Amino acid sequence: MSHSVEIKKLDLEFGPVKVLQNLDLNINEGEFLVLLGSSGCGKSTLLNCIAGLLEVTDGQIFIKGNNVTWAEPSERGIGMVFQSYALYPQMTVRGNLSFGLKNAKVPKAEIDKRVARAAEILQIEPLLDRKPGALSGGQRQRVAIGRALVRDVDVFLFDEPLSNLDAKLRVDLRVELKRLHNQLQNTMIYVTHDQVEAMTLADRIAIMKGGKIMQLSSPDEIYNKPRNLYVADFIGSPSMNFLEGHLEGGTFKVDDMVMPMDGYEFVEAQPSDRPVVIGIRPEHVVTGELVKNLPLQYQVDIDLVEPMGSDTLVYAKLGKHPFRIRMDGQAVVKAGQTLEIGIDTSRASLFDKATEDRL
Ligand SMILES: Nc1ncnc2c1ncn2[C@@H]1O[C@H](COP(=O)(O)OP(=O)(O)OP(=O)(O)O)[C@@H](O)[C@H]1O
Repeated sequence: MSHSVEIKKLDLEFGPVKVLQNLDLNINEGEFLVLLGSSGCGKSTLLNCIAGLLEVTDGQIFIKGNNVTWAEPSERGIGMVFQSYALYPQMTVRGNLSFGLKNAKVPKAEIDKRVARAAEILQIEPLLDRKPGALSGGQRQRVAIGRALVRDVDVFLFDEPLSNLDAKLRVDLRVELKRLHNQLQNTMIYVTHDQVEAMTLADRIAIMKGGKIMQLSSPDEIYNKPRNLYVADFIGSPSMNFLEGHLEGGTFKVDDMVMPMDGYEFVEAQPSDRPVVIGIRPEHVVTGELVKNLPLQYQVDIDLVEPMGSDTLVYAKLGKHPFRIRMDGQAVVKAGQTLEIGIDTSRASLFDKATEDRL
């Protein structure tokens, strides 16, 4: 598969602060790649380096095989969409969409054609003669996307484009963005700190921490096989339950509890005793009738119940350890009760306690 964007040994320093360190990343042609991480991890900095808005300290950036490390933003074949829309308030939507093309001396007939096509794709045709002040946030962001669309670029860069929108609009526009990508098949690089956006939009997610990529995988792989404790804790809401214990003779032991690890690849292949952390997602805890299908059952004491409609979150104690369980929305459980649970350990994750890497 050919690479659309290649980043090689990228360093970026702001004075003494190393924000990106020796970062390598290849983005495939037509891929939707999401850069995900908490505030300050360097994801916007990386996007700005690709866009040419920041000068890199060392390393190289290639777009479509061309070394663009020192190229102007306008020469890189990229279109960028920001959280803040960045529209010209005194111009109409049509004016905003055509401005860059006029500057680039594109013939008027061609501009009209591209504006009409972008407006049709984004369903903003009725808004073309309005000014941004007379648009909702979602409509403004569609115009901002349209401005990248008309430029007919190879790569779209998005920096938290949905963050200024209210919750419902965010979901609507997220679905539209996915549809847009399916239709256009352009390479898209998308920065967010929202794991739901990352999981739903991405072909692959790069999870960043401290200027480094902790894991670069499909959403499915990141969710089911997080490479280390950081990724495991970062993805999932509420996050995984972690219990520190020991792997002994193919079972996980914590306090006086034993969990057989049959079906867990690493344990079956090379069981070796060592201190470990087990991670169990709240949605992988088994309750109700199905508990009987598992070899061992455990009792938890329920502290608090959060009914969410579609499901119910139960905050409990397993022995002395806090333990979260996601149950059916119709589950009838109350604080103060005990609950019998089972744990399907083949779906759990084991991490080496010292290295924090997945086993
Ligand atoms: N112009 C600058 N000068 C000095 N340090 C900077 C500058 N811009 C960013 N930084 C620092 O670089 C680090 C990464 O910033 P960056 O904006 O890339 O993070 P981010 O992951 O996008 O976070 P956020 O979601 O908060 O924007 C931060 O520690 C930030 O303080």
